[in-house]
Amino acid sequence: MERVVIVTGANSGIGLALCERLLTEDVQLRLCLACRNMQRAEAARAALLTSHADAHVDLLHLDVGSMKSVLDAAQEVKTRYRKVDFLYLNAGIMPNPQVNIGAFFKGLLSRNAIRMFSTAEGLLTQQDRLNADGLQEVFATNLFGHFLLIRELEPLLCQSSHTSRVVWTSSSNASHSAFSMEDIQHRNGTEPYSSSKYASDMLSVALNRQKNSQGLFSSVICPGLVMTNLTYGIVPSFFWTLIMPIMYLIRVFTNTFTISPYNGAEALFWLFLQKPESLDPRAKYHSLTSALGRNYVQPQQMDVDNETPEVLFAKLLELENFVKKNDHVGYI
Ligand SMILES: NC(=O)C1=CN([C@@H]2O[C@H](COP(=O)(O)OP(=O)(O)OC[C@H]3O[C@@H](n4cnc5c(N)ncnc54)[C@H](OP(=O)(O)O)[C@@H]3O)[C@@H](O)[C@H]2O)C=CC1
Ligand SMILES: CC(C)CCC[C@@H](C)[C@H]1CC[C@H]2C3=C(CC[C@]12C)[C@@]1(C)CCC(=O)[C@@H](C)[C@@H]1CC3
Repeated sequence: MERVVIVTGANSGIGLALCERLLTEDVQLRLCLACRNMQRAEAARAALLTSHADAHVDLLHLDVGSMKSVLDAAQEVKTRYRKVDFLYLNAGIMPNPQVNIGAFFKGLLSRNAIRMFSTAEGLLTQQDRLNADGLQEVFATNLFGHFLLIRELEPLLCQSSHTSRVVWTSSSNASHSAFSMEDIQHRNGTEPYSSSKYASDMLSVALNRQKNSQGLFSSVICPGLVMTNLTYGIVPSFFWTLIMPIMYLIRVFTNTFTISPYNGAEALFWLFLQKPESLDPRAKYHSLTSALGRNYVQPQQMDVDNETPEVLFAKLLELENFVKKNDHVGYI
């Protein structure tokens, strides 16, 4: 039976590179590109079909930042497919990023320089805003929309007859200190991206605890630093081009500079090939590229305790109920 794979944010960057790699591995897949912009989705589909003419590539309209769109898309998935084998939760945003140049140069001269290059800890802030549902946009896009999607697709993901997988594209920028259980949407801080990625790490741990027995397995990856629209939003592409030789030099010291979307998708692709029972539910799987350009995957334990993931899960369920009850915009 053909495997059904859904990828959110599949029209560019790491998501699109993953799709390309999945079709190279198994052209029999039913691959569904879940995107908010159908013109970009069509272009991505056309590009994939150029190299894989016989592939089955479906398009699904999904804006993960809009709760109505998530509910409609989930309904559509339920009418199209009888099961979902892989759900890649890859769509993500980092709006209005600001680099703290002072902290960058200070960090450069410190013993933590390598760590700074792989996590950007203390370097980046963003300006978030409310979306039409009244939720913080970064939280809604990077985390909550995906949570709601999983919940709506549970009948297809949690089937005793077979195992299903969800895979989160998280980040090494996920940080415990940026997240607060009293402010899960990060309304009051300046690091909504770090907060949302840390929340996705915790949610994955909670999902494994609650759903493994129903055949659903969740994993988390970090693609490393990859040149995509997201990073071109931090500093412009000409600047990245200018410092590219330095980037390759830094790769000698940290293998987290994967740079190309193909390399960045390594851990996502690797997980596709693994048996879920062999995976560590508390690990983040990192895409890494050596100085000589060899790609590999390494697990790292996540900075997540035993109790907090369950608390977050309960809060997300509460918010889900609230959103569904108040289906008017701007009420939350
Ligand atoms: N690049 C990097 O260095 C790193 C990236 N990541 C993560 O990787 C993931 C992919 O990002 P990347 O490939 O780098 O960047 P891109 O901007 O190229 O890709 C992001 C994708 O998400 C889509 N997207 C954004 N918002 C929504 C939404 N509301 N609904 C549906 N789709 C949406 C974008 O669609 P559209 O084209 O319409 O904007 C795009 O297809 C993100 O989760 C990001 O946080 C993690 C660590 C490092
Ligand atoms: C302008 C300065 C002279 C040079 C600044 C360099 C920074 C822009 C980069 C250094 C480490 C980078 C980094 C990321 C973004 C760009 C840097 C801050 C990420 C936060 C991108 C998204 C992720 O999720 C992380 C894994 C990246 C970590 C490293």
